[in-house]
Amino acid sequence: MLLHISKYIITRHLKRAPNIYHSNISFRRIWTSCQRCQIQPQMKTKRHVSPEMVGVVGLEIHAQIHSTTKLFSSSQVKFSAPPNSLVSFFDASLPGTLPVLNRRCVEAAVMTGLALNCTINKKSLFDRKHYFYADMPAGYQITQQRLPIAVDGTLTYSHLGGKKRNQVVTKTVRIKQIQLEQDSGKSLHDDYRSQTLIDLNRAGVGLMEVVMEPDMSCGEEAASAVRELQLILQALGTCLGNMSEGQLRVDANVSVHRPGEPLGVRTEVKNINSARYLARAIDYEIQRQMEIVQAGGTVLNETRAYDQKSGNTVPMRDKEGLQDYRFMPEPNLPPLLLYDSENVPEGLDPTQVVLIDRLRAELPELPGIKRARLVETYGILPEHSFILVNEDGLVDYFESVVKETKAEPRKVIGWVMQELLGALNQQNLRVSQSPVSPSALAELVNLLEAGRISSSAAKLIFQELWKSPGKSAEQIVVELDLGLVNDREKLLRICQTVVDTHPEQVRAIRSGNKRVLNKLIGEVQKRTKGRADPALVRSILEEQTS
Ligand SMILES: Nc1ncnc2c1ncn2[C@@H]1O[C@H](COP(=O)(O)OP(=O)(O)OP(=O)(O)O)[C@@H](O)[C@H]1O
Ligand SMILES: [Mg+2]
Ligand SMILES: [Mg+2]
Repeated sequence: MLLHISKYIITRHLKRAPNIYHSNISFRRIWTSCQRCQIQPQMKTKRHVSPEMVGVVGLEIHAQIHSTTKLFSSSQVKFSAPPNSLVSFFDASLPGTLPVLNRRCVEAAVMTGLALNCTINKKSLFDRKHYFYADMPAGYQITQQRLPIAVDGTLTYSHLGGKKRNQVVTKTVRIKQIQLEQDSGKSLHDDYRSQTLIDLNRAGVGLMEVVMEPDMSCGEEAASAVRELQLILQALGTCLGNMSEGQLRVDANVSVHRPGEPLGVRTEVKNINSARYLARAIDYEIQRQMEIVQAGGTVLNETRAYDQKSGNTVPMRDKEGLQDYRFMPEPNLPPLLLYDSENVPEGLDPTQVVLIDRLRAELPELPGIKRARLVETYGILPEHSFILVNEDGLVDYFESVVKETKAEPRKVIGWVMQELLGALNQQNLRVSQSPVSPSALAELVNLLEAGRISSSAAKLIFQELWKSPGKSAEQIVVELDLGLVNDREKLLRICQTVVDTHPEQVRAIRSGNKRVLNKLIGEVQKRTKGRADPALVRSILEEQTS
């Protein structure tokens, strides 16, 4: 049932913190200014700070549950639908309406909890958390404060470290809990007319709030943990994880202290919508707090926002004074009970309950397991397995090429990492948009493997395939006459010319400097546009210079 509300509900003079979900920035890889996590991140102006202090970071991540309907109503969930077109009486908090729990949201939270090694609470409770915002018409949010659906988990994540930043460093952050809760609506501020417009389409959409323990110490670690969580959620299908569309929003709690001393006062940087900004906001905040403590000041327990333009965090509102959520049990929802197949109480229809063991059995291959499998099965480097899993569709692409070729997977990975990813990144394309299909690349690798083309010709053919996707590698070899020259007579003649025109090099080779032979091989390749059979050329030149 939809409410016919005017396009927007308008609230005058209601000011909230700036909504910062609207950036289009999505990320593919995470790069931050922080080189080593234990080193203080650099700000634009370098000032002296105490070397012993460290940053402490704990994240709260709101993941929108991928479901066709909302957490407690049957309104549709859709990004960018016309304002207030997906609003039921319950979502608009009309008196007398009651919540009906969406089974899909419960299953998604259980799957996410299992994937994050959590204990699933067989009984969890819903609570009301009160605060006054124009985009939350009930005046409270239904959440799980006392007894959340999942607790005590871990997330293992990795990032590249070491001097050359090519070593995989693996860390673990503890998950305190995962709670089910409602999303709020959206307030859109029109400063010109001094109006706030309310869109309730998002009001009541199911969220999983993943609360992490303060186990991280810098922006890069936090960004890597979020990226890993994003991959896990996407693999599970419990959240689409698109940060620029607000499907994954991160609050970063940051403090500083000297190791061994109690944790410092935290600030909370709210609603960060990209991993890159998250890393920058945290590094900025750590530096800011260190400077305050260093100067003898105290850090205020406040909520801050990240300003993308300046790269700074700015105060939003004072947390201590203003927030009293007046939590109370949600009277309209009974405890949420979950079961394992063997202990469904008699008289209860097993199809009407959520079974934890069933969901556990259905979990897909998670990113960590996938990476280990790729390294084990194909003998590729761990860092390559990270890149494969990070790029959507790249594992499937790689495995399809491997299946269709006789070449070693290690050779295939070279093509995927260098040629394919290089070309995709240059044109900012996704794997699914690659003009070169896995079978086209496999055919090319097979020609190289069979010794029918040289490696430099193969690179040229790849570029041609990229430009004309309809063509096959074979076709390009014929059209551009790129086949390997292994006509002995022809190569004998070319080699002889090269030997005759390079007397000095020939003398060097004859006096024992065998490496100079490579120079002559290069000369032959120049004259054959890189098409000469390298093994044959080498043996002819060896004979001619002996
Ligand atoms: N001293 C600290 N420094 C950094 N992070 C901290 C510190 N103390 C707690 N945290 C982190 O702060 C977060 C607290 O989240 P939690 O949801 O429990 O409370 P909250 O922030 O008060 O509530 P809300 O959900 O309303 O934001 C956790 O992620 C935790 O790891
Ligand atoms: Mg929280
Ligand atoms: Mg918080």
